[in-house]
Amino acid sequence: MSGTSILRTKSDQLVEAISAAMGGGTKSSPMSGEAAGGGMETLSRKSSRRLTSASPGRSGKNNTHIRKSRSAQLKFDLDEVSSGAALSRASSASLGLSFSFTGFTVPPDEIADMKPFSDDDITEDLEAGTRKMKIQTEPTLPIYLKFTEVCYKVVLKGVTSTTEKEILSGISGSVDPGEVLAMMGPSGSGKTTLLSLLGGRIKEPTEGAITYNEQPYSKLLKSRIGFVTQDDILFPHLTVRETLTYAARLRLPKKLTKEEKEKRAIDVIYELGLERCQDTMIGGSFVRGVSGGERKRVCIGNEIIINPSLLFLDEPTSGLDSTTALRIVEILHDIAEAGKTVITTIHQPSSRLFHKFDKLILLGKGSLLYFGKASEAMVYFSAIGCSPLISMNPAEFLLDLANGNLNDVSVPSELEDRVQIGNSDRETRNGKPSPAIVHEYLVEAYETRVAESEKKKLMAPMMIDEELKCKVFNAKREWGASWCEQYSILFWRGLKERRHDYFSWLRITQVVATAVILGLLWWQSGGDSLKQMQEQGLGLAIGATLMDLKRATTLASVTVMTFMLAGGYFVKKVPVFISWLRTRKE
Ligand SMILES: Nc1ncnc2c1ncn2[C@@H]1O[C@H](COP(=O)(O)OP(=O)(O)OP(=O)(O)O)[C@@H](O)[C@H]1O
Repeated sequence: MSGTSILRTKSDQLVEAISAAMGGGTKSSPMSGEAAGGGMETLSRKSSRRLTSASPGRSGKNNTHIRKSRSAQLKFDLDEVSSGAALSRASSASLGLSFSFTGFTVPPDEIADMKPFSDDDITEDLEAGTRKMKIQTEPTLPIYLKFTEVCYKVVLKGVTSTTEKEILSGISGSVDPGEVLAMMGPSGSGKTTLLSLLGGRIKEPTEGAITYNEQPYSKLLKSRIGFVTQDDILFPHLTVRETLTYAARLRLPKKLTKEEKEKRAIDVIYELGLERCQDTMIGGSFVRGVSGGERKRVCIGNEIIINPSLLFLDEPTSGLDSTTALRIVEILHDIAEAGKTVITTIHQPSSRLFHKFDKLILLGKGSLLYFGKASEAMVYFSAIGCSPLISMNPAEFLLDLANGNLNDVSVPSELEDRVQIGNSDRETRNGKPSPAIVHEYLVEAYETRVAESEKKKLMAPMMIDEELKCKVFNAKREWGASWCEQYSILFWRGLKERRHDYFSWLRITQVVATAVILGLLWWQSGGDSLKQMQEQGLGLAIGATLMDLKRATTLASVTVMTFMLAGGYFVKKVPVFISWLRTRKE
């Protein structure tokens, strides 16, 4: 039995079954057109969409858990294949038919195709949450993202010399509206750099081109891009609802009223299934708040609130358990279904999660090892002689390959020959090809077998209408609040964030107690004699120390104390100085 067949999961077999039904084969070039694997992905997503839209009406209960069996899914998918209803999400998006995320307004011609959903089909719990609300958003401009031969270098300045470091070399690929592209690779392989380049966060690639509807990046695109960074920046003391409301008030167009913006924030809360924790604080190092998954969803909400055409996410699932990670990826799919182009980096997805991506980029040391349909990645690697020898999560297998690790993986005959001829330390490690050699082989294999044909495809002009191309730059999107409004929103947000600090009982008690003590120190104290004035100066010093009691040990406190004591001394000396001046005058 070959490695590939050992590895094959049930869903893989389904992909192939449907491929056969469609007359396509997974053995075709991984980069070729709309192959069956991709079809399966599209279809299964459509099924889930149906389930989502069917569930509220079906039960009408609050905690409706959406469950579905693989068999039910297959039933739907095969029905769709035979009825030819598998419209690509991208095309529907480009027609502006997708108006919602999970809600997704079903095009009229698909309504007839919908079948009642039977409870017998429910076997697998896919969601523990209650995403049920359909929200309507304005249709977004579909953006086709293409990047060819992208290289990125940085200059490292040393004390005596400057060197160039190549971070990315010759990366090409594309992603359409309605698709989710995942970037995988070992740590340091250049995923974040590529994501930042595509998202316009790094000015320009050193070489190569990145186009959005065949146009280069411009500032006007900023308002159409959402970017969820790896390290989320949220205010720990704001609640989920406050966070999203402030984001809506700051970022949504001026023409919307305050109420409309607030409604949009609430819609996003329901859309992302955050309703149960909407009044919970975000939390941080010292404050307990929402869970990791909820936190990630708030970050996504912060970006989708502006209804972006392109959504970039840097490792949205890191640190989450596989079920929560799956839920996040499902949300990304829902977002893509609404006509958005979604690009995400991912570290170590579970196999269920891996099969959810439409396209995949595998990077190794800044080079492209694979770009194409995620469902065809295994077929490609087995074609170049790398197949897992034991049952393995495809993502784990691909990461092992990208790291140059061939443990439990068949060694391609070409590589074996090379090692036997060379047999130097550089080429072997424990009798196996060394990681450097494996990396070289994979880069070469991609370049010789796929890169050229793929590049040709990317170079060919896209069949998108001129209006869509121009819209990227002509139709300027209105930015959020005016300068004054921004100031006021940020002021109130800052106040809310620090309210626990300002109005804590400790702080209030401290201030009141200090005021009382200071009052007592000066109570009935006159300023007639030198002694009384000295006492006042000393009182001032003690008062200042008390005021700064919380940080009594800090340098600031010591400085304040010193100044106050010096002040006391000065107060004591002033009358002496004045009398000295008088005597001089006389
Ligand atoms: N401005 C820079 N100057 C120097 N080196 C850089 C710079 N930016 C990135 N690098 C290097 O480029 C490589 C790729 O970095 P990048 O953050 O893109 O990797 P990554 O695949 O996202 O890693 P991780 O998965 O750990 O986040 C790393 O070795 C990093 O140190």
